[in-house]
Amino acid sequence: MSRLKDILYKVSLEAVIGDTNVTIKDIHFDSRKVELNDVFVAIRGTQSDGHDFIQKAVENGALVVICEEIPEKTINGVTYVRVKNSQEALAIMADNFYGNPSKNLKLVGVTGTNGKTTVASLLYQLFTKAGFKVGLLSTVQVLVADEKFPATHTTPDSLTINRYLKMMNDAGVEYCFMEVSSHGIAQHRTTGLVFAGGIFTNLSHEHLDYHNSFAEYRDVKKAFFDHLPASAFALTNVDDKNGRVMLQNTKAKKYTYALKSVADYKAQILENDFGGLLLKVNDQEVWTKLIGTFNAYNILAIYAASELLGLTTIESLKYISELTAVSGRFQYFISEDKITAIVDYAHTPDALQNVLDTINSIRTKNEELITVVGCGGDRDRTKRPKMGHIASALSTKVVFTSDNPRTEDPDKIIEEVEAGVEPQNYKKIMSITNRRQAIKTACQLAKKNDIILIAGKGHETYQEINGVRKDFDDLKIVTEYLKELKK
Ligand SMILES: CC(=O)N[C@H]1[C@@H](OP(=O)(O)OP(=O)(O)OC[C@H]2O[C@@H](n3ccc(=O)[nH]c3=O)[C@H](O)[C@@H]2O)O[C@H](CO)[C@@H](O)[C@@H]1O[C@H](C)C(=O)N[C@@H](C)C(=O)N[C@H](CCC(=O)O)C(=O)O
Ligand SMILES: Nc1ncnc2c1ncn2[C@@H]1O[C@H](COP(=O)(O)OP(=O)(O)OP(=O)(O)O)[C@@H](O)[C@H]1O
Ligand SMILES: N[C@H](CCC[C@H](N)C(=O)O)C(=O)O
Ligand SMILES: [Mg+2]
Repeated sequence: MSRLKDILYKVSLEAVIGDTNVTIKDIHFDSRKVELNDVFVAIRGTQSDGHDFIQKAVENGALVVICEEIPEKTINGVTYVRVKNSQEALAIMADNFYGNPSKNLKLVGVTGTNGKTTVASLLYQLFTKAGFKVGLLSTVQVLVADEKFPATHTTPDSLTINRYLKMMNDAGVEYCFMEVSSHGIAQHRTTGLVFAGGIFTNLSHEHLDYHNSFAEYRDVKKAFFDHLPASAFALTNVDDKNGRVMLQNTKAKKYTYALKSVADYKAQILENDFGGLLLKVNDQEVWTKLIGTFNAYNILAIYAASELLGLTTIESLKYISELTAVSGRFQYFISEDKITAIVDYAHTPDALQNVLDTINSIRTKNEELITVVGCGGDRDRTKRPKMGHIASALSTKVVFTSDNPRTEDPDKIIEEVEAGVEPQNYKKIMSITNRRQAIKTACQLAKKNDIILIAGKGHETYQEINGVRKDFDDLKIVTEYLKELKK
């Protein structure tokens, strides 16, 4: 139970009809969840307009309506509050409602196109090993110390974030690492949170269906750094040309990391193979079981962040050497037939290129690299031909297939992927719409010492077709077929 007046603290109010000195039970932005004495926040969304459901919310018992436009017909006894931006108001109210939980722990946000889950999850692992109680909000899962919850989004809505942070406060969590997606920033899901630090991994083509242009996508990411407080650190990868852009207007203390450019944390790769990575960071040698140049960046970010958060070098080095791969991120095994199967969440052109480059830099010429890949439906279409081009140029054979078709025709998606294949690579490709069959075919094609990469779905344990999610697990399926087809 809270007083409306208190949860409206710091929300800029444009107009109020009714009493703000009322006691409310809960806050919702979905009219279907509203119960007696709740607050309903009307949000203009991408599919519908929450303002159309104000009446429904009041019928369900809403005592308060927060909106950008007060309806012509108001109901006596209901308080209507007009704000400029409902999503922003929701985030500030959520923060107040749960007692400003981000202030009671050290919250670090990780943003960028690729590597957010990896960096946030590895920081969770590292600080847990160092003896702290830690929280994690990620694409794969939510962790409140060692209690696990399923993730619905990379960055959940502001009510959900603050609810988890409050649970973390109650569980005595000292550090929380969270992914900050561009949708999350644009929709004010992280507004009002007090961050102790922000990390930028990289920026490349993604979500250009949602953001109108690459510049807009970049500016949304930058807004996260613009809003960090002076007490926080802002740590960015300056080998990415947007790394410095992120730091332009931040009040936070600026730190940089890089493999190629001048930076506060500069690493050199000494060894890079299937055994792991040996790096030299400033004057320290850092060893990790993680594989590939892209993971050198992730490890460097983790090393720098752990130092900025107060761990000693000795502690960081010890725990980094113990970190294990995050589920569905370059997860691999070698079958009895000596075929290497890798499952990886590469679902952007840049990620796919990095993973294929890594495999090609490790494999020898007589081993084949067979890639199984597709693109998700109802998502940025312009990345499809790019991924088709990259997969066919950097693999010896490719089986194009479905990812999560969602509401699109899977064959049409595959055609758009194939459109990026250059004529000289036509002979390397085939298309099998059914992802299970595609994986089976790759297993049939593979010979001793070959490598199979199954890209795009990583940790996901479902395939979404026309709104229905059916069980589907790349790792499980490839494991089964490699056993069944044992030569
Ligand atoms: C495109 C997008 O980001 N949509 C998110 C957004 O929904 P929306 O505002 O567009 O919702 P809408 O359906 O138009 O409805 C508008 C409002 O009317 C309300 N409503 C609707 C019907 C009704 O009967 N009553 C009612 O009150 C809805 O609750 C909503 O408040 O706000 C919702 C609440 O926070 C999110 O769940 C929803 O995520 C959808 C499911 C989604 O697929 N999002 C993806 C694209 C996403 O957010 N991805 C990012 C990045 C992923 C990554 O790269 O890692 C992520 O952070 O996960
Ligand atoms: N630092 C990096 N630079 C480029 N590619 C990376 C990097 N780290 C991971 N990848 C690639 O991107 C894929 C996704 O990694 P990860 O899940 O950590 O990214 P993410 O930013 O959380 O993605 P999402 O936007 O879906 O949440 C990995 O499977 C790997 O192929
Ligand atoms: N967070 C990303 C994940 C994409 C994963 C891929 N498997 C797909 O379904 O397109 C998104 O929602 O766009
Ligand atoms: Mg993620």
